[in-house]
Amino acid sequence: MYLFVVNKKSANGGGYRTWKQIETMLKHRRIPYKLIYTESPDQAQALVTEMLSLPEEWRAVAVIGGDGTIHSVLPALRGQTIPLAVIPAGSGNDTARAFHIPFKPADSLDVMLNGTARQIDLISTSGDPTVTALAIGFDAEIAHTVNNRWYKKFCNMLRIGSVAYIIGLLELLVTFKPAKVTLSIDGETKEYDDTWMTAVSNIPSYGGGMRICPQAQSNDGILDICIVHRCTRLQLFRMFPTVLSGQHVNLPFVTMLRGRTVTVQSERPFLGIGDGELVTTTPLTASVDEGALFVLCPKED
Ligand SMILES: Nc1ncnc2c1ncn2[C@@H]1O[C@H](COP(=O)(O)OP(=O)(O)OP(=O)(O)O)[C@@H](O)[C@H]1O
Repeated sequence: MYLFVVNKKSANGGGYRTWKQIETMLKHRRIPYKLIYTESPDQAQALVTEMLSLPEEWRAVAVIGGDGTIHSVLPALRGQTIPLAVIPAGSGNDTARAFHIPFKPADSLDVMLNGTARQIDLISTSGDPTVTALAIGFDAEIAHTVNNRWYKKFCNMLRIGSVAYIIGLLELLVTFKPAKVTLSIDGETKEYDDTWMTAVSNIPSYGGGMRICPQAQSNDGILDICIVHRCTRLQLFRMFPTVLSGQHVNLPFVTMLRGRTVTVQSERPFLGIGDGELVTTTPLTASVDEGALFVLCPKED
């Protein structure tokens, strides 16, 4: 039996349209499934936990939505052998990108049915699991601001979702103030003046393909950290296109670090966003939760 979790709202209604295509295929192929439409992350967590406690042989929990919807089921799947299947229907879809899950519904359904379950790490922040990356500071403020702005819906409607982030970036470039950040990584403490952002990653990309920690691997028991500090607003603006290819790691104001546990403190509170969702504010501690999740991936991977 497969459990489908559908967020109709993801990608401006894209979640619902994807589900309708998947539903037809499931019926045609007589694949047994149960369906839950979820309205909020809390409801999703509670319903999935309840469903998985039923005496049923669950083959996978399939999420139809984006990274935020996946985030909402992680507490229920963490430490379980029931794998996560991803049918991408978000605007960013970095989880699908990391595990080479195709974006076409028929192909991602095929991965759910015939793929291999791979064991991967999660990032744990005060017990809250994240699968992609934790954005702290400037990048987190962009995500949070854009999520609450009218122009996000408008841009999504026109299928130019990334334009909303460019507007958000410009807005925050004017208003955001960098601050001193103290990082403690596996017990070693370092200070960074004028820090704009600290990204703690489990996979290479976040924000819809921004390769913030290009070396990150989800099964190495290590978190990859990218710190952007002591640069001008213009340098920061010019850095963003280079993040798409991961070339920013060579810039003098970008520091890359690795570790299993990182504590982030900042002069003033910075937002911490995991999988695009508001998780916490600084001070925070993020640690690797090794092998905590199984994900269905294409066989050849
Ligand atoms: N299980 C859920 N059911 C309903 N709404 C949810 C659920 N999980 C998260 N949400 C809310 O729906 C919003 C959109 O979901 P999601 O993040 O999956 O799609 P997206 O923003 O289009 O894609 P992406 O995160 O890949 O950019 C989230 O920001 C969150 O507020």
